Amino acid sequence: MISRTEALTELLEGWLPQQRWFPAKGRDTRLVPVSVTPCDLGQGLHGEFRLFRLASGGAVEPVVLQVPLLFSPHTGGTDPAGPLHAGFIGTIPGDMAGEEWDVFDGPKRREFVEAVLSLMAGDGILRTGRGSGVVGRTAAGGRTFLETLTRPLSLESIRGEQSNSSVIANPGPGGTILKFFRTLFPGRNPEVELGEALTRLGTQDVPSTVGWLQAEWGEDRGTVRTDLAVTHEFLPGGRDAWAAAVLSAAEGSSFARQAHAIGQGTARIHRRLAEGLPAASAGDAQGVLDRLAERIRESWAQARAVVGPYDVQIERLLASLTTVPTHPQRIHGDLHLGQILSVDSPAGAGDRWIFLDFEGEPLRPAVERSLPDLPLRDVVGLLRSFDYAAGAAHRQAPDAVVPGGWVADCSEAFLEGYSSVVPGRIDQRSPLFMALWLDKALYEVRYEQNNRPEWLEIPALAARSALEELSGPEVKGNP
Ligand SMILES: Nc1ncnc2c1ncn2[C@@H]1O[C@H](COP(=O)(O)OP(=O)(O)O)[C@@H](O)[C@H]1O
Ligand SMILES: O=P(O)(O)O[C@H]1O[C@H](CO)[C@@H](O[C@H]2O[C@H](CO)[C@@H](O)[C@H](O)[C@H]2O)[C@H](O)[C@H]1O
Repeated sequence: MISRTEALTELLEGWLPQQRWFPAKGRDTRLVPVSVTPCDLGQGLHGEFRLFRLASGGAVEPVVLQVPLLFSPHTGGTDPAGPLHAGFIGTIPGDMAGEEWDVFDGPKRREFVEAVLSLMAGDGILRTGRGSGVVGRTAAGGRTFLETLTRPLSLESIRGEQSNSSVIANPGPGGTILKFFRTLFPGRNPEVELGEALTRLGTQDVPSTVGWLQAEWGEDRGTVRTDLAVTHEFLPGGRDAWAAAVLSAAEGSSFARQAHAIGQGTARIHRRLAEGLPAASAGDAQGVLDRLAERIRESWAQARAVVGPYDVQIERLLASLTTVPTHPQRIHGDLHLGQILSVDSPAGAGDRWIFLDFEGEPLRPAVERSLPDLPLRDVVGLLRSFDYAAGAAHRQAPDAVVPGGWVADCSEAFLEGYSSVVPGRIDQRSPLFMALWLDKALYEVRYEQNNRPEWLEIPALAARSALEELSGPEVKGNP
């Protein structure tokens, strides 16, 4: 007879590859346990925060997967796909003869979510005695917020393609949205670190961070700590800026007013992050430039076959990147229209634009996502997104005639909005701007190659146009 642990591992090895967020789709991987932190959920239910590494071909990979689980004594007979069984994974034998447990995905179960939020609210600690454990924390004002949540919670899962597992507890005003990070890396998750800082600084451009959960476990090189989950205030009725922009492009209506407000919000966030987090050093600035050049080379090796023979232009652009940029700071890092919602402002004063998901680009190495970078990278991210929205409008509605100046109008309005908060001219012909633009477009080519090949032509076309512009005698403009 196989043990409970063996049965669970076998069950999860079948279930995990079917999950959207599983990072090793299509590869033959095995689970290697990292730590298990149990959690009593009351009413005969048992919770576990399980962390695993993936091994393939004999090698253990650095990334750690979070698999929060709820165990309930097997009752049998009812339909596991029914609403009472949300998140059902399977049934395994217990350690005692005749005992059986139903296993569930923790983020889908009310009792598990309640336990996580209580851990956060009480700055709670769960320890295993083997140097691993889970610790709850609250941000400014978070404890009161969590204590006033109406219980029992009512849960609603987030629909759509997500790279993490988010669940809304009490959808509506006063509710919270809890995100479990699925792939973990040592150190702070930028989403938690930056969200906590922005909340402390009182910015209205992001939902307040309420609390978070950290894990720690022992390794040969010492104790590793990382963030497991974060909860934010839930802002109901959010309208996706990406969907609104694509619709506006397809209808031929102006999106300039919205782009202006998004520019102002972007600039306010940059100003807060510059004020509220440690300043970067001169070494950081050189590092930013080095990493930018390195990334363009790396992406080019993969994107060249799709974009075209522009090696000379790439080398020319890299050679022109000589001026070390001033003032690197923490930024969003993966800013695009899909990360922005508009919600009604409390005083009925029109739209309030909120910026989400400060985790950085999923294809970027985790250590790089927490380094200072250039605010101009976020600016470029949004300018690329207006271009993407026009491309998507053509794709979604082949008869749509997107007005010729639509992208330029959005870009101009966005830059005006940005500079009304952070004064200064952004020179779109400078080598630095062009390098960041190309870096983003090449990143997008790689992203679409991996995820949505049918969208590939949108960034490929943008990269080609930028490289064509570089075919002239020299790259002009100021850095
Ligand atoms: N605080 C919030 N209030 C309302 N909706 C939110 C909030 N945070 C996230 N969402 C919704 O959840 C979606 C996924 O959130 P996101 O942080 O981007 O998750 P992921 O990291 O999994 O991509 C968003 O696109 C948005 O629709
Ligand atoms: O939202 P994520 O952090 O997962 O970002 C990744 O996926 C995005 C696609 O969902 C991708 O964004 C690209 O497509 C968007 C439209 O779907 C568009 O708004 C962006 O401008 C474009 O870059 C993003 O690059 C990637 O990191």
